Amino acid sequence: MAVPQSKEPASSDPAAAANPAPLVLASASPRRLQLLQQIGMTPADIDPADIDETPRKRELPPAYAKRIAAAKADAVVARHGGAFVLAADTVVAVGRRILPKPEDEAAARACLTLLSGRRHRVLGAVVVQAPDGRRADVLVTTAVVFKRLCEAEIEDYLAGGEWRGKAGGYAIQGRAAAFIPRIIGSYPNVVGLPLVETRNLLTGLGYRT
Ligand SMILES: Cc1cn([C@H]2C[C@H](O)[C@@H](COP(=O)(O)OP(=O)(O)OP(=O)(O)O)O2)c(=O)[nH]c1=O
Repeated sequence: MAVPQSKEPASSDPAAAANPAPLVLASASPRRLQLLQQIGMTPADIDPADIDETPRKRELPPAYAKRIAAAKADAVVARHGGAFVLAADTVVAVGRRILPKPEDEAAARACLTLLSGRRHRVLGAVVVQAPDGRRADVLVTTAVVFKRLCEAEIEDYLAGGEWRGKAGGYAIQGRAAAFIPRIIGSYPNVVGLPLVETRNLLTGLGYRT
């Protein structure tokens, strides 16, 4: 899927400026595209990875997040020689437990009931592969505090449908913001991409807009 570009290349190297290596976002998440656009790193192309995201038995959240982000990158790099490929995974974890992206209201209700009145972690794993095959990755953790939710608040939230497609069954960028008195760490990491670290990965590997 081609993405409209809003900026001309701004490299000081004339060769690179004429033909900078493009960025491919290996993600179907509209949030990740918006976050990259927000920092002026709009991808030239979007090519979501379709992989099995089932956690392994006893797999811990950090290892899981890193493994899935790497698998998403692996699935897409072969189709984009000469490009930077960026893949990511967002995991909601309570202790050693990995919360699902709920498939139905019952699963989302179970997530919200577990998150109610406690602190959890959102782990964002990001992988970038450069055109020359070099790879860099990062794992960023944000602590998120949920207020205690009453049954009516949970049912109301479920009826709004914002839980669909979201790790842990909520979206901090939507109505669930009213459930979260504070976070410790990166906000965009919770939404889908830690922006400071993502930009560092890309520029560190030589990506230029
Ligand atoms: C916790 C939380 C997650 N999310 C989203 C970010 C991710 O899109 C999603 C987690 O699932 P991911 O598997 O990380 O991403 P995805 O399935 O949406 O897209 P792809 O695998 O193609 O990259 O949950 C929010 O939008 N807000 C939140 O507050």
